[in-house]
Amino acid sequence: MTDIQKTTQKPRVLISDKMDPNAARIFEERGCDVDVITGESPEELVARIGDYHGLAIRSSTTVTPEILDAATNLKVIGRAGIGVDNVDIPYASGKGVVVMNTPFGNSITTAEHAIALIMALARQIPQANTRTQAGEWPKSAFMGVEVTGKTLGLIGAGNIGSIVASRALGLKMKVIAFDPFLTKDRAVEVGIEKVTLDDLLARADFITLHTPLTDETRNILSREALAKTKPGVRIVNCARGGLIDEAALKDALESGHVAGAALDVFAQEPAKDNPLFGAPNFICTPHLGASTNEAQVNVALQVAEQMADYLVNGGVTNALNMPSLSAEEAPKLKPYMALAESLGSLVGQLAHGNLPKISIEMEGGAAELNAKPITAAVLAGVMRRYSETVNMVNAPYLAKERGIEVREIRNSREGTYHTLLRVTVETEQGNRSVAGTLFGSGAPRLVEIFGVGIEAELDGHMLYIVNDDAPGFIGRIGTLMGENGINIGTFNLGRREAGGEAVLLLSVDDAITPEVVDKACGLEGVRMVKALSF
Ligand SMILES: NC(=O)c1ccc[n+]([C@@H]2O[C@H](COP(=O)([O-])OP(=O)(O)OC[C@H]3O[C@@H](n4cnc5c(N)ncnc54)[C@H](O)[C@@H]3O)[C@@H](O)[C@H]2O)c1
Ligand SMILES: O=C(O)[C@H](O)COP(=O)(O)O
Repeated sequence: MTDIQKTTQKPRVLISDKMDPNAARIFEERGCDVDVITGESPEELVARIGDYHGLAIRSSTTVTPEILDAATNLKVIGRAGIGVDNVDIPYASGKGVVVMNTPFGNSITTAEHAIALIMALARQIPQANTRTQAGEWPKSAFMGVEVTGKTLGLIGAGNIGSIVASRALGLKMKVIAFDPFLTKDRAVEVGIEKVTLDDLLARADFITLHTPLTDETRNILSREALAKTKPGVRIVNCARGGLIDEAALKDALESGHVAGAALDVFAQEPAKDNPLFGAPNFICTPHLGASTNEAQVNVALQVAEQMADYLVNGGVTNALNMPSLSAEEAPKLKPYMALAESLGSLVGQLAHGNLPKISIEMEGGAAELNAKPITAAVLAGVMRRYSETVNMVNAPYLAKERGIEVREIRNSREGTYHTLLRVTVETEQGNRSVAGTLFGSGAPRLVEIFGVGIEAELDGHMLYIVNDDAPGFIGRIGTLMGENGINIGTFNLGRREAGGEAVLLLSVDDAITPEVVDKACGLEGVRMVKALSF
């Protein structure tokens, strides 16, 4: 039960972005008071938000820590759409605010926009339209290309990428995809060839991007990557601004190396003065990917139903920062799910390449519980690095769709610990396993990492080091952290055997930079280093 359910006050919802009127109708029908107030400045929203329990948005409202600090009654933010990069989710979680999205409601529409832009580029339709209506009749100025038989390179083959692939195959294109998370089986199912990024850049006649914006995908089409593309390539981005180096794209259009580019999204939005404006064969739309009647009705209905369900009944669907739970199960399962998600996230951050098999062992007390939320939490942890929209609700579905085999193993006999979760992933290098338990207070603890016993909390920013077990190492790493102004919170050690392989897990106050990771790699006796975040 939410706090609101216990009171007689109706939940109040603010819709702060332009949204299909069905959203307001559903809120009212489900017992919420709703205000639609769009186009306000951040300061106006800060002044207003304290009155509301729910905030329904699209991409125009940016939910900052300032807004969340002022949102003293806020319980839920609902994004009528997919991307949640305009919401500070960690900060919202810290404030206990659930963030929900509608992960599939506008996928078809956005995929269709990508196909429309591919066709518009191939035949220079916007340019021809402008000059024809200006009275020029420029028939000899435009010579297009066919898409039939051409190679389409997808960067990101999740929901939208897969729909683009199916449409492109219908247009008789050959489709290749770079997506580290795409399994070979899923690629065969979709009818596409899984390739490396370099292979895609070298072979694609058209490139279209469909990844979230993450540290790994930011500038994925960098100046260097653009230089590796096939001369005459045409590029479409309906995913997120920031995936392409816009200045480098402009140069490539001006040199003619890139024959055309179509962007729906920009590094800075609203894009009113972008360097690409006016570049040769450049066309764009103002973030219209999701703008069809059908998609807007879908996402408006879905977000209002999800938010009202939470505000009125306490039901949780498509939350990005909270497990999906009934009110009765919640108190017992919550600490297990926190442990499960941390273990999944740890193994997901440490294991390389595809993870075709994941097994989750529940031992002792854990074996008596409903395994579904625990498994879902593990999967959400493992897959969060690949997609911003993964949550406990959609993680099992996404794992299935991508052909990942998930096994649950229960063993009610207690081992060393009264309760234990172990997560094992199959990688190209062999099986990798991590395990954790709950201490008496319900506090999650890591107790084993890749066969080495250790005891650590998984929280915030951490550094994982595998090193030779030899005197002097702890001093060297302590000095390195000190020299770089990094404050160590906890220091956790484990080793396979005396003088053999040792493991060190440090928790630190701030994110560790790649430079510090490089320096740690250079220390005597170090075998591997990885910065982690939870
Ligand atoms: N223009 C618009 O109006 C509009 C509308 C809807 C969605 N979007 C955006 O489209 C994007 C894709 O949405 P989706 O629903 O298909 O998401 P999704 O999570 O289903 O798919 C994303 C895919 O990207 C892959 N990926 C992650 N990191 C990668 C990397 N480093 N290299 C290559 N691939 C990587 C993932 O494995 C996943 O398959 C999101 O950024 C979303 O915000 C834009
Ligand atoms: O991530 C999304 O769903 C799209 O970017 C749509 O954004 P919009 O709702 O602002 O059109």
